[in-house]
Amino acid sequence: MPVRINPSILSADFVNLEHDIARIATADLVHVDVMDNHFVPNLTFGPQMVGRIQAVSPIPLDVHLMIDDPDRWAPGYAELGAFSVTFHAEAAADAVGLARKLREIGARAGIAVKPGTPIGPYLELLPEFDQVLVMTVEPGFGGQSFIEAVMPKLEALSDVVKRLGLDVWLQVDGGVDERTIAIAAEAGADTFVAGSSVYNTGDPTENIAALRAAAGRHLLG
Ligand SMILES: O=C(CO)[C@@H](O)[C@H](O)COP(=O)(O)O
Ligand SMILES: [Fe+2]
Repeated sequence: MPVRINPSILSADFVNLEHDIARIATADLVHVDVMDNHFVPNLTFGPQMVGRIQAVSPIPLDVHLMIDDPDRWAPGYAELGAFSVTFHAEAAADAVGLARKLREIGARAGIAVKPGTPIGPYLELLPEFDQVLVMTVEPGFGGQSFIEAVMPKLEALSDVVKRLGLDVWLQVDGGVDERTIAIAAEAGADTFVAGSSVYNTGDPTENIAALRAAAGRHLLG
């Protein structure tokens, strides 16, 4: 099973983004956290910034929208050329309709759930999505601790994906490091977002390789 490592540029230097994106060229995708100060108590990038990031990035963008009213705003990020656009289940009025629109534009459609949001209602909708993002911290900030208590949600998702033979990526985001990535992989995740553990210590290329190896060791064993 492939392992995807998507570093989060929330932990990059915002005035040297192009440089910091070049430092993660061995990653699979660049994870771009869009926050609106309403859905979460933090503010990051909007469409103009994401358009510029798209223009300079050597690897495709995995856009994570932590915003109110994604039904209105998410299609614009797909139109910018983002590889995947993930919106929050808690904020969407019509999650399936929005996912269909994103796919129509040409982006992979993702749905995200906060740690306290049950996954049950979304299991039967899985064929409508290309990826599911299970938050392993409360959305809004990098550098928080991985919440292991959400692993049963990944196990439930992984069971349905396998049973129905779906090609839906299962992503975790928040507190992912060399230790916790193995826990998430064991629970069924295949796509891993990591901010602090890629950018905040040592060399990003080595950190990405170490994360890939730690997840892969589990998946092989
Ligand atoms: O969506 C978010 C935070 O809300 C993430 O993508 C963070 O950027 C992950 O950062 P670390 O927990 O890996 O430092
Ligand atoms: Fe994120």
